[in-house]
Amino acid sequence: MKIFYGAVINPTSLTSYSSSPYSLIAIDAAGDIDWIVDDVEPHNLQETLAVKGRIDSEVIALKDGEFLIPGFIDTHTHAPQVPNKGTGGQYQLLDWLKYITFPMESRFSDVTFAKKTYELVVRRIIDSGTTTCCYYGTLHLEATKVLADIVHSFGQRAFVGKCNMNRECPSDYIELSSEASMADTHAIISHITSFPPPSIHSRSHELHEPLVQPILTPRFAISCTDDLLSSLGTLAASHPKLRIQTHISENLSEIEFTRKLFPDAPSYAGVYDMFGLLRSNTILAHAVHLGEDEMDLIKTRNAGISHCPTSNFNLHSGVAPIGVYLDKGIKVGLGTDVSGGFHISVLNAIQNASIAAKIRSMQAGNPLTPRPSMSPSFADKPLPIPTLLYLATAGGAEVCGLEKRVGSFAPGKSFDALLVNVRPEAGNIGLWGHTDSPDIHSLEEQKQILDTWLERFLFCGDDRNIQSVYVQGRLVGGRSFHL
Ligand SMILES: Nc1nc2[nH]cnc2c(=O)[nH]1
Ligand SMILES: [Zn+2]
Repeated sequence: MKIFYGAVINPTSLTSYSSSPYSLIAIDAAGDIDWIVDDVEPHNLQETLAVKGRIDSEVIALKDGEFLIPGFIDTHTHAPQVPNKGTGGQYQLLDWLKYITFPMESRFSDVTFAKKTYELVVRRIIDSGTTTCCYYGTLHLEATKVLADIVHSFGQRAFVGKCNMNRECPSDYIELSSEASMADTHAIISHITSFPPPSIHSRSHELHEPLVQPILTPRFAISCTDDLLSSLGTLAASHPKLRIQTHISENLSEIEFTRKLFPDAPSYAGVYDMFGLLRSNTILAHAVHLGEDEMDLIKTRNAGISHCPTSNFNLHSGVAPIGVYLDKGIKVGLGTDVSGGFHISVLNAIQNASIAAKIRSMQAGNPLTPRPSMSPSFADKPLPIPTLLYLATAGGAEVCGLEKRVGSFAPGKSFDALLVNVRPEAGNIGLWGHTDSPDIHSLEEQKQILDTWLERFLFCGDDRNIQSVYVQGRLVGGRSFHL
């Protein structure tokens, strides 16, 4: 049993989080949260431990300026595009794929290059605080096996997909037939599902899924023939728990081309629906330019949207109406979408999600006033801090179908967490902010200081502030991992 004692911030809904400067969180041997008690002031600590029968347990006491939050969930990124990040911003999507992205991805036919690259990529992503990640690989079976092996050995929670792409791609970076694409899809699923299960099971065993799982990855409708999409739909139907990830309505030229390639489909979302690929565990990246009918279809199918604001700015795609989706009750998480996005950290996605919402608010002519709590509407309004935190954690968990396991702290859920450090010695000055002795603050005042630390961390924090990264109770990254 591992017990943390200190400040904890926990998303509770799209509009709220709970915070306590003095929480006790107990983690069992399987890495699940056993119990939580909030607001245990120091003079009550021993008594509370005694009530829990843990008087002799070792307690990991957080310092002032350290706090726990649930780990970040990146619902959409491309591991093989990380070497390209920060380049190519002069193009829009279709040219960017042709001139920047496909040439880099084709290099992953070289398994040695893939291994060297993916080790660096996955390490950086974990150390940036991403405890769950939805990875696109390339179309290569062997390189994608290597990616999954590395993620598994580093202890991250992830979905790893081999791209399906058998048309509208360069001749040296394309799958030669729908059959070949499906054969490699079956092979990557077998490879990933044969990873050994965790050795220790807890009482929530029936909820435990393997940390690393396969995910169907039709790159986007343009790059898949009807035949291939149809075969993927058949495969999906026989594996209801298998997640599906793809891109949707990112760019106007892309949408126009998609409509031309699928004249019988009622819409872009309708293409995926036609082939049985739009369901409650489908992750749709971007969704910048959806029609009202598509939003309703996505809501009806209970599919989730990965909001990738950095990429949407960088590739000149547009500003997604995330507030409208939230008002409709569509599940939304955040995605970095490297290298359409130029930053691997979910913190950067949070920052740009905030800016994107403010742009929509300004364009709609809305004033910057706090939202009345009785009428929670998000459309074309700035996203409050609790909402941004929720999208990066619990919202991402919903999009991935992992809401019973991760995204917030609760007994029975996995301890996937970040220990954030805003103390001056973290080296990112300006986050700490208060100079008074903490002893003179009331509980309420300390909660307000925590609010400030969280906001500063979300907007100005970086790897220097990510002290420890835990997945399923295990230390897997962060600064303390490398000491
Ligand atoms: N942003 C982005 N959109 C895509 N659509 C199809 N492939 C891609 C990709 O690699 N990145
Ligand atoms: Zn993408």
